[in-house]
Amino acid sequence: MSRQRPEVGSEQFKCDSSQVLHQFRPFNNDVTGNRPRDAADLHTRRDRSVKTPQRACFHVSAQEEAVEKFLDAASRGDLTQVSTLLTHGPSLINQTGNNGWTALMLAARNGHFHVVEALLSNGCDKFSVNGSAQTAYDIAKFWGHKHVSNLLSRTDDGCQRVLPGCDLGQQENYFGRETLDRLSAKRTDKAWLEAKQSDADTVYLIFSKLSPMVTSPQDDSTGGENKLCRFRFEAVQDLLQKPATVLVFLGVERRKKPSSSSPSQTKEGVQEPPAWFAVGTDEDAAELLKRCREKNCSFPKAPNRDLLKLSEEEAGVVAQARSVLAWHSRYSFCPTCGSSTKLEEAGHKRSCLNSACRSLQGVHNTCYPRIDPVVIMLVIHPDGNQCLLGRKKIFPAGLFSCLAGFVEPGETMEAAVRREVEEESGVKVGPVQYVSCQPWPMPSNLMIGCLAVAMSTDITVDQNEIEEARWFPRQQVIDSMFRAASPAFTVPPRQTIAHQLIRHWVGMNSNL
Ligand SMILES: NC(=O)C1=CN([C@@H]2O[C@H](COP(=O)(O)OP(=O)(O)OC[C@H]3O[C@@H](n4cnc5c(N)ncnc54)[C@H](OP(=O)(O)O)[C@@H]3O)[C@@H](O)[C@H]2O)C=CC1
Ligand SMILES: [Mg+2]
Ligand SMILES: [Mg+2]
Ligand SMILES: [Mg+2]
Ligand SMILES: [Zn+2]
Repeated sequence: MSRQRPEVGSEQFKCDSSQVLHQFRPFNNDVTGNRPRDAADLHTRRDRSVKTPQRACFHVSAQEEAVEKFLDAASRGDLTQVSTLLTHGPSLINQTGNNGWTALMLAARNGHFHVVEALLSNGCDKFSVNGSAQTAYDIAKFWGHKHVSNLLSRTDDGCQRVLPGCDLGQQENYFGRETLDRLSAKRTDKAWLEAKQSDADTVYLIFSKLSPMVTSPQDDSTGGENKLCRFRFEAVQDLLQKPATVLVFLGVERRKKPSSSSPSQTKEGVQEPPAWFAVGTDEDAAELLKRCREKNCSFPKAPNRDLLKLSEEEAGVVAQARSVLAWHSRYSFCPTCGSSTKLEEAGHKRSCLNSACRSLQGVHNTCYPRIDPVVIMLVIHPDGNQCLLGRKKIFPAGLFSCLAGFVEPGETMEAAVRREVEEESGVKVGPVQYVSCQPWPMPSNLMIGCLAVAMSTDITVDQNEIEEARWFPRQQVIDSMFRAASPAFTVPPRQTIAHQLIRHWVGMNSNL
């Protein structure tokens, strides 16, 4: 039978692309919450392994066909075919099926250790997420393929030896990616900074009222990403001359190997990656937008919602830039004596101009950007099968989240968890375990994510802070997170550490 290959976009192609690849959603389709207990169970699980479906008809592009073959080979654990296809088409490595499943995820789902190993050694992105916001690591862990999840969580063999069980995949949260190398030593190198400012490769981000200029997808209903508008020196040169402008050096791009396109050269001829700066300005926002050639530019007004639409890479940059700019906007004068201050260290320090000021003696901590530590905790019921979630009045209807609160002076992280939970819900907490943390640039929190075990279960909410708090059964949490069409309550979005803590607990229990 000869195969027709219609152009992408034709009706025949649309028919294929919507039917060819299944929605592989282990959480959505067949969460059991139970671990197999014996060999028979294991066998059943193997039989239930995810397979790529048969294609409904043959009208596919060559690229679509190659992707389908590749994903199918990975899900079956066919190492030979995976390797052969990669040799002929290295760009297949991070290709996805309909619900965002990569070959790595499919291999991880079915416990194919050697395929996972081969994909990793070919440089696949192990942090990419599918349509249910799961990484390959999450999937392997959920399905109990421990050898695969260990492999995926490994930074390198050395790390595993030094810190057994260290879990890199579990530690990264939105806003937490270190996209740039901060090069803090260069903040005092005036000659280097000046040269970088006018360099043709240097990237400038413009912020107005702490909001970065972004381009949004034409159709917001698609849930597409916002992208930071990037400017060159010529486009911001006039802004940099204005006294009210704040310029912050963010770092240089991290590069595995130097790119051949427009590399910067030092005097010694060594290539240097592009530097990034944030520009905070009080110029009129409408005028600023005229500088951008791209369509749909704006300065989003609701940070809690709009800053969550960036890519992981750009969110990491914004976390740093927004917090530093927020500090400049609120600490214009010396907090010790009220005198004027001068910007130093490429925007990372403000020193008092009064030479007799106490802030210049001893510890200079008032001169640096502030960061507020906040504990955020998922409190687990003593029965291990329910968790405590609460809602503030300002939350959207139906949303319940982890309890959280600012750490106070002279307080340990554990004590802050116990105090805040008791203040807000009346529940007493015993053991506390750190999970991961998240920079939260609204304006400058460091969210310290913990699990905690309750020692009492009666709830009395502090109406000033919390409207309602409840114990939620584990199955109801799973349904709300992954399955139900009309869930009993809404969990916070995946970009919040609250969501990640809840997911961490659900994943932990599924392997008990
Ligand atoms: N990323 C995530 O998943 C989540 C992030 N968060 C963030 O965590 C933060 C704290 O949570 P929240 O429950 O409000 O905290 P708290 O429970 O501590 O309650 C907030 C109260 O603390 C006061 N406060 C403000 N700043 C400080 C400070 N530096 N030290 C001590 N008290 C302070 C506030 O007073 P005043 O009214 O005077 O400001 C407010 O009354 C919020 O900014 C929130 O955005 C919260 C939940 C989820
Ligand atoms: Mg509180
Ligand atoms: Mg609170
Ligand atoms: Mg508090
Ligand atoms: Zn001072």
